[in-house]
Amino acid sequence: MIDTLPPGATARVADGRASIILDVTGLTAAEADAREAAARAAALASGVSEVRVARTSQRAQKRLIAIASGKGGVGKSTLSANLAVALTRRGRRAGLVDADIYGPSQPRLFAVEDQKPAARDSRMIPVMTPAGVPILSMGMLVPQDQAIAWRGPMVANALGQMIDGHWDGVDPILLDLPPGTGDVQLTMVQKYRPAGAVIVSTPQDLALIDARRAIDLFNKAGVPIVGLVENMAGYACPHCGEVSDPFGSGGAEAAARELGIDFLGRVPLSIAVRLASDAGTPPAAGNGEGAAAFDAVAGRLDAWLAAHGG
Ligand SMILES: Nc1ncnc2c1ncn2[C@@H]1O[C@H](COP(=O)(O)OP(=O)(O)OP(=O)(O)O)[C@@H](O)[C@H]1O
Repeated sequence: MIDTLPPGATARVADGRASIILDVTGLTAAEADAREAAARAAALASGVSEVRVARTSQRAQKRLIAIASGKGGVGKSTLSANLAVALTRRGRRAGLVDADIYGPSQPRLFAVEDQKPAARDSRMIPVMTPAGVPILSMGMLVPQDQAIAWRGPMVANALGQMIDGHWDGVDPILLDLPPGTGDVQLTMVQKYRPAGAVIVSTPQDLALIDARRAIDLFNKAGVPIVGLVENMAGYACPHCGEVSDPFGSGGAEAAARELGIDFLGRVPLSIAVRLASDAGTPPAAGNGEGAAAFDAVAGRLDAWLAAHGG
């Protein structure tokens, strides 16, 4: 019995020998080496005389990037949609799965509310949006007012169907998770093992405490954190464009530093962003307000993806 194995490792001990299987999905070479070293050390500390480690990676299949927040209403769906658009503009074939059972808003954000996915070989074909991002959403599978009453197994089943859809050549698939850090989120994360997670927060201290919970959830599941995005960070005046900071600035950046995770950027609170989102035209698809901020965050995510498998 080995007590302190790192995340992603499972071990079998027989005749004083430990055989460890190590899942290195989404890790850099250095991170995978560090995990292997930790697994070896844990095995040796338990008293075995020999350790064998075999690495596995599910990366060949699909690369999911979870977009998560500790609480609702911080702009997780808005960020997911605009990151997918900005990554597409940068030349990646990004897609999006909307797993937000409490408020599946992606069909509205992408102006495809009246569309239902077709199926081929009993698998769903993602709906192509005018912004060029293929999406599947809980909102396409069930009337919005019913989704919240779904039981856990129904949610897991629907999510599995969306992730198993025809995503041929799409990479990465952003996963817009339901807000919060409860069992639903933990089950989704454990079952579908995203390659990385982006945490969204607003500048208020309270929201950052929630963001810490979201970070804990991914740490527990052994999913690497890509970094923290601060949304509604400062108010962009619709008249002069000047950004003021009613909640102060730099809080999220300092919190990220303290937590040892990267800071991916700030997106200001802007009426233009809300109006464009409500109209189903993601601001990242244009050149107006908000586009540059979303693109800057997408650039950092793009670099992370490049460093973690291309
Ligand atoms: N940077 C921003 N500037 C202005 N409005 C924004 C910004 N980000 C999000 N919003 C608006 O805030 C509201 C909540 O955003 P959104 O639905 O993306 O949040 P969420 O975290 O996904 O919420 P939920 O808890 O419903 O999942 C929406 O009306 C959205 O248009």
